[in-house]
Amino acid sequence: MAAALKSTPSFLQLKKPETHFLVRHKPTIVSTRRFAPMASVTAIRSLGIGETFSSLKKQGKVALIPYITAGDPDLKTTAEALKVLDACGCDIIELGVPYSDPLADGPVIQAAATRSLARGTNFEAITSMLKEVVPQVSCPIALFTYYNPILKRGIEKFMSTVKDIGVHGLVVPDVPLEETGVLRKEAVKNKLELVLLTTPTTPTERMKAIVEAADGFVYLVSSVGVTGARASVSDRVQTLLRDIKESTTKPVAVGFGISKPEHVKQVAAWGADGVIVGSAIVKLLGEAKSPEEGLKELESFTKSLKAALP
Ligand SMILES: O=P(O)(O)OC[C@@H](O)[C@@H](O)c1c[nH]c2ccccc12
Repeated sequence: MAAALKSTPSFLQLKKPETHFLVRHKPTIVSTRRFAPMASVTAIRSLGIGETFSSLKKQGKVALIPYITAGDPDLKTTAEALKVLDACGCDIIELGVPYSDPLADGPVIQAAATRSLARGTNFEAITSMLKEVVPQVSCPIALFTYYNPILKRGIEKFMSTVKDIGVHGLVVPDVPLEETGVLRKEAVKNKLELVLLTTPTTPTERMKAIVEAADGFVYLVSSVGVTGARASVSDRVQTLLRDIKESTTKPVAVGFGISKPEHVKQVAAWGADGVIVGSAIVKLLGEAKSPEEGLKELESFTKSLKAALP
């Protein structure tokens, strides 16, 4: 895992559009989010990932970033889950493309990917779901995929498809820095923000190269090993955050093992700009008695995490 996450590509910061406030009435929470102006008054494009962090920073807030696996338990529920997460005030959503060899994932997310693939979820079905849902979601979505599905489709084609569905960013955990030149070129061309990951075992010089190249935010993996809820978050994260923030003003979000409101609170107190929660959410969605049950649990769990954040 650490080896797979050693590297990162380099990206230019995206330009900042003018923004205004719009209050969107939502089923559970009325939220005020910043939207970039659009030519058509009907479509609302959310802010990008880096822009979202800048807006939150001005408000003294920390981003809540959930991860869910597309198609688990099914794509219809994924579509609803994206809207629930948005309505509960999540700031950025990581949407995982299920993959047969998720080397960096623990048992919960591996099982989610297996269930989703067994149902026949594929990239085309995910993109058509997103075409419907993205205009109804006010926070930016970062597509989470391993490198292989990108190569299978062709980097240029993959990037333009992802841009066309209105996704703002990309997280590719297993592409080594040395091999990201063309990814970075295509991402910038398609105004996609490529998030890069650094780990507790990444050498300082390499961490600096990662941070330099990161776009959207820097993903700090909190602990070695694979994804999965942990009883506590290592206090080493505090030093890792300090070291990274000494080399950049870019936002840093922390993931791996974070699964309770107290974890979220602690990581925010250590200075993280964002907190990422995956397995705990994937588990309650994928293992619920019914999709409706799962969505209800998702709503209350997400609200408890949001309440723990400044
Ligand atoms: O599941 P956790 O422990 O809460 O960690 C977030 C993680 O799920 C998400 O960011 C992610 C899913 N798959 C990954 C693979 C590598 C790095 C990160 C990820």
